[in-house]
Amino acid sequence: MENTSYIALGSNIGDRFEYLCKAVIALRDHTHISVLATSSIYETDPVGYVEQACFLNMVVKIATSLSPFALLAATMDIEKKFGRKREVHWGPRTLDLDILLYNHENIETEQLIIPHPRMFERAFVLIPLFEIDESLIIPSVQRPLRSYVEQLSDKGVRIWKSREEVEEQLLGKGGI
Ligand SMILES: Nc1ncnc2c1ncn2[C@@H]1O[C@H](COP(=O)(O)OP(=O)(O)OP(=O)(O)O)[C@@H](O)[C@H]1O
Ligand SMILES: Nc1nc2c(c(=O)[nH]1)N=C(CO)CN2
Repeated sequence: MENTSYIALGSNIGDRFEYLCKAVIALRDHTHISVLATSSIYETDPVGYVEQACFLNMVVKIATSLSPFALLAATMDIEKKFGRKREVHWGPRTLDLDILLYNHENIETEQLIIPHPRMFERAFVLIPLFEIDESLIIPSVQRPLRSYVEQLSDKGVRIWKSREEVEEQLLGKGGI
């Protein structure tokens, strides 16, 4: 599992916590993925299309032997498996998985863009990412993640479940 990647997860329909748990467990149980760390779970005000319920958001750090495109296929399978519906652009969803970073690669294809092009303006992504890795350098611009986070407002991003509880429940660190 020679590659490192960060994946952002979000849900704002139904049992949001259960969707996130199922997705992290599916990543954890994938033969070619191991989950190295999780952030806290945050409850976040909707961004973009605002006439929708609050999201639960989190970020996970993984090691993987999958290529970026195979990883995208795996994340899309997980979204599909848990009944994701996409009706409104940036609208409500049971489960959304976005690949934020993959090693230091810059990828720009129709199917896949890495770093994820909208991550830099999204506090609901950058705050949990920073929690996992405070010294991360964004490869495309060689700029520290810290400098993006310092410019952000954390308004609308509230801790909903602590990192310790999440790791205990989902990675079995002292838990199940
Ligand atoms: N880094 C990436 N991670 C996940 N999907 C990506 C990425 N780059 C491009 N895509 C493409 O985006 C499509 C998914 O778009 P989707 O409808 O989920 O967007 P969204 O979640 O509504 O909005 P956003 O991408 O702003 O979070 C996928 O089909 C995939 O091919
Ligand atoms: N708070 C929040 N807002 C969003 C989110 C999300 O995950 N959290 N996802 C979106 C499209 O991917 C659009 N808006």
